[in-house]
Amino acid sequence: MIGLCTDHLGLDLDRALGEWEGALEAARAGLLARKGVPGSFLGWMDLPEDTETLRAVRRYREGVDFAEDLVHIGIGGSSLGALALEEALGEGRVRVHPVDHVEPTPLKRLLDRLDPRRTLVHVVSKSGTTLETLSAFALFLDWLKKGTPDWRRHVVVTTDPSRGPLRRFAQEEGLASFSIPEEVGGRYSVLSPVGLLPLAFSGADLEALLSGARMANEVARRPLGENLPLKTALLQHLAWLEGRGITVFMAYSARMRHVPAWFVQLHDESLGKRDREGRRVGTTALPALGPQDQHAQVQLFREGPLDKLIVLALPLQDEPLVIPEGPGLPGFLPGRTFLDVLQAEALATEEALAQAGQRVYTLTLDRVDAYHLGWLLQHLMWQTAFLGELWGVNAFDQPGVELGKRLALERLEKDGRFQ
Ligand SMILES: O=P(O)(O)OC[C@H]1O[C@H](O)[C@H](O)[C@@H](O)[C@@H]1O
Repeated sequence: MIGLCTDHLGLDLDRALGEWEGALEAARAGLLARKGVPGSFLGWMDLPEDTETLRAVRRYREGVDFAEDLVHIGIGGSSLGALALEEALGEGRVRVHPVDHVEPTPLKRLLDRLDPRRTLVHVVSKSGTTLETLSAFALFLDWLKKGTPDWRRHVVVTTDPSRGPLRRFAQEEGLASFSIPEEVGGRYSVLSPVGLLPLAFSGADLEALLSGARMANEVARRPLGENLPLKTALLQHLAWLEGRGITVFMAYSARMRHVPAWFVQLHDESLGKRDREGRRVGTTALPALGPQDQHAQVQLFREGPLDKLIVLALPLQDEPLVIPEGPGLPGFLPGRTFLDVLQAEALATEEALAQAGQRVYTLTLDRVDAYHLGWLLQHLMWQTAFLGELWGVNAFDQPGVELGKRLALERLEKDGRFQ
């Protein structure tokens, strides 16, 4: 299960829940009242129930016998979730290579390294118009056409169900394709084929992933006292009210190393907005890793500004692995396990940061597996959606990213070079 540890939080959560019960219930009611309303972008709530799409993805996977490598071309919500789950859950049966950039050298190195006859290219774009994605796709398409007799078998498209240039291209060329449902926004799409398809090739337990996400859906509908996303949304909200403008997501798991980056997009792009009165709202999500950042950012967290809510994500169980007697090394904890070290460091960090005066709590996962990651990611989507209601913002659009795109295209239409 996913648990909440508030031993070092520094405030009485039960009392706060009582004080904020009305606002939290109103937030939940307001959100659910829009369920099913076109344009509400709440379709992410249904993805864990969509076993038909899961079956279609698996049928497609079973029909592809040539792939040793899968190039996943996409950016933002079309990449970050897939990358996070692939790092944590992928079994490497097919090597997955994310392309979420436009840097020439790594692109050329990847093209040189892969065999087009053994490569599947998964191009993902909800809009079908993203400059970085279409540029990289053109590059890999050209590579496939030159390197395989049947390039169409080596491309699979995930995009809007009916609209956009990528959907038209897939239809015109008769390509295999999947859909990001109309009512699912990019940063909420990880449990759609955006994430399911690469995971099907690398060998993750997709049923467990969706089962965990269904559990998050069930918890989100529970009464307040048992409602994890309403509780954590309240903790994020109270931190904002205290003037803590930074929310740190610190994963104590190497397999979860890309989950913080996925959370950063989810939180910042959903909540960094103008509210109904035009006020600028939002806290800044900061990615961190444990124990790595005990040797880096923790210095700032301990002695820098007390402007942070710090959330640790910690697995409770893992495979047994004992620290052996070191050959002549100073007393290196013989007999303790690596999990003992991981948990001691996480709990020590939580205590040290609380002593400094930061707000700190821990989300515990029984273990890092498909079920718990499905639960965690869906939980964080619920937390974000509830916060959008509390802060009076639309957590499902992203008008702020459009200007940069327009300016980039204007430059490229001129000469593009950095001046
Ligand atoms: O999936 P796409 O339409 O290619 O969009 C990819 C990303 O770029 C957009 O500009 C938004 O910032 C993101 O929310 C989105 O995930």
